[in-house]
Amino acid sequence: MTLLTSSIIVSINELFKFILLILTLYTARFYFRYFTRKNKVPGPLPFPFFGTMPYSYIVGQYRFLNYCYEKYGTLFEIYVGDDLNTNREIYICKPELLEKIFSSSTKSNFLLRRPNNEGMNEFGFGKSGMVVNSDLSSWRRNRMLSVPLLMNAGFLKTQVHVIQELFQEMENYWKLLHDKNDEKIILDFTSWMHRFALDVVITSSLGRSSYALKSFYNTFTQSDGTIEKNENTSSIEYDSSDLLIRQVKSFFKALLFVKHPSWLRHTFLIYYNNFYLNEIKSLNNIIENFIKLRREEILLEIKNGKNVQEDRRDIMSLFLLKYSTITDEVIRSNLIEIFIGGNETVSSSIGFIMYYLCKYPHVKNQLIDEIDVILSSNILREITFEDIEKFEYAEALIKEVTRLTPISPLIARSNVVEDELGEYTFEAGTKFYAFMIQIYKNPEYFTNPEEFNPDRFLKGSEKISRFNTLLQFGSGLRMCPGRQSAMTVIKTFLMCFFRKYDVEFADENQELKISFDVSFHCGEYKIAIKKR
Ligand code: HEM
Repeated sequence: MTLLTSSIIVSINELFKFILLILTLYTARFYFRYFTRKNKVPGPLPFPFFGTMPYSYIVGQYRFLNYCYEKYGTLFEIYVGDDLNTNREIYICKPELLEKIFSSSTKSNFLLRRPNNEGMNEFGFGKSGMVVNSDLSSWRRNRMLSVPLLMNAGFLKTQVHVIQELFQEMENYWKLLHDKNDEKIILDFTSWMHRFALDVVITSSLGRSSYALKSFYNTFTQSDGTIEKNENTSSIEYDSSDLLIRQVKSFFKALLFVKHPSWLRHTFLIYYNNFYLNEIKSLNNIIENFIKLRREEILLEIKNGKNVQEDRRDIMSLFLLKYSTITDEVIRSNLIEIFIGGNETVSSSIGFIMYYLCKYPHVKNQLIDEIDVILSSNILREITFEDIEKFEYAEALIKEVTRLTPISPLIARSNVVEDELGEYTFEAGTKFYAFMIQIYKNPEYFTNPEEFNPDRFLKGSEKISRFNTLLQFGSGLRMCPGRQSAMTVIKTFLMCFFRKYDVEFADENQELKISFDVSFHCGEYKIAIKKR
């Protein structure tokens, strides 16, 4: 061995020892800080650098959280990295402890959903729209602009009408895809619902179709002409619709992506970082162009003496008509969040509901009976908003399905200044999660919680008296602004469907497939429908 090689080996050895020493010191310092931290909330032991993330990677995030609840009880902590302040997450599974974080006081310290981070600013989320807006003054202004429009009776009535039209369109495609002599039509239900919800949300917010149903139908068409393409749409409209659909999905994914630290996004994840940035830029431009065009159209209509207040009931037009001085950028940021808020949430909700109805035919029959009573003499007449308001069993059904398979099993909050919760004091910027599904499954709050029983939510039934035991749409000042719209969409869909059709699983052993990121998503399953 030459002198040079042996000295290289010695230096590698030295370097290795040095790295080991640094790692040992770092680890010792990390555990010293961990064991001497001020508020020792119970939770699994974190690792240096990775916090408790390795456990989630091994067993899956949702299973890991359930395990923590079983082991550490109704208040526990985990770490999504090794910074003991910014990477700490507190999980709460006790309604009493939620009162403070869901307070409706404008002076509450818990008005943030997530503390601000570099990613949110880089993607332009941190100070716009509502969902992750951490600038409280612009969030407040956006809520004050959006909530009156989303709760507006005229808008909700228009939605009832829009859903009936879209349902009819979807029904026509179903018929075209099946032989007239088929007694039963087999459908890939969740895929259809995804497209349906997208058409609903784009039509209701932009006043124009996204052709999501139509382009989905066209994927089934055959070159031999046995199933004909629906050609009533130009290819330019199709292309822009496909682009819009893709970009809305990318926007939703980017909201989750920004939680990655800046160094990771700009190195290993640089491809995704740039892809999402471009998608968002392009989506922003498309929506701002729509707004400009609509502004011009409305001005022209007013000039021609048209009653625009009556004719235009989509959210974009309502923004332009009601608030003439706000900028296109503000309208755009709110509109995009309405697509995001109302798309996957609604399609998965309907997916879960239909699953339970196929599984529990006596509940389905009770729902059908209520529809028959409400529509009484003419089952096929136009459904009105007043019909939807009377649909009480559907309301109980939606709540019970939410209790067992909530779209939002976790609801997030963060504090702007240091504050106390239970016996602990938490630094500003701590992340809290109401782990709602554990409350929903707890016999202390719901009798026989494992039982599927919508009747528990009917007036005069079981007392669900405690505060914060069912938070389908969240609570407090950040509560979902689209809740009335969502209930109107789901109830109108159920009425449109069950006044005409009966349903069962295509495969009687069908399991419910659920995936989880921050929400629960309904997996694919097939149903068989036939005329009632
Ligand atoms: C079944 C359907 C839906 C469910 C289960 C749902 C659920 C939720 C939940 C749990 C939150 C968090 C509330 C909180 O932190 O307290 C939320 C927020 C939000 N939702 Fe929904 N939602 C649905 C439909 C919609 C629709 C249709 C829209 C729009 C039209 C919408 C727009 C939003 C927005 C913008 C926020 C953020 C509000 C803020 O931070 O101030 N959601 N939703």
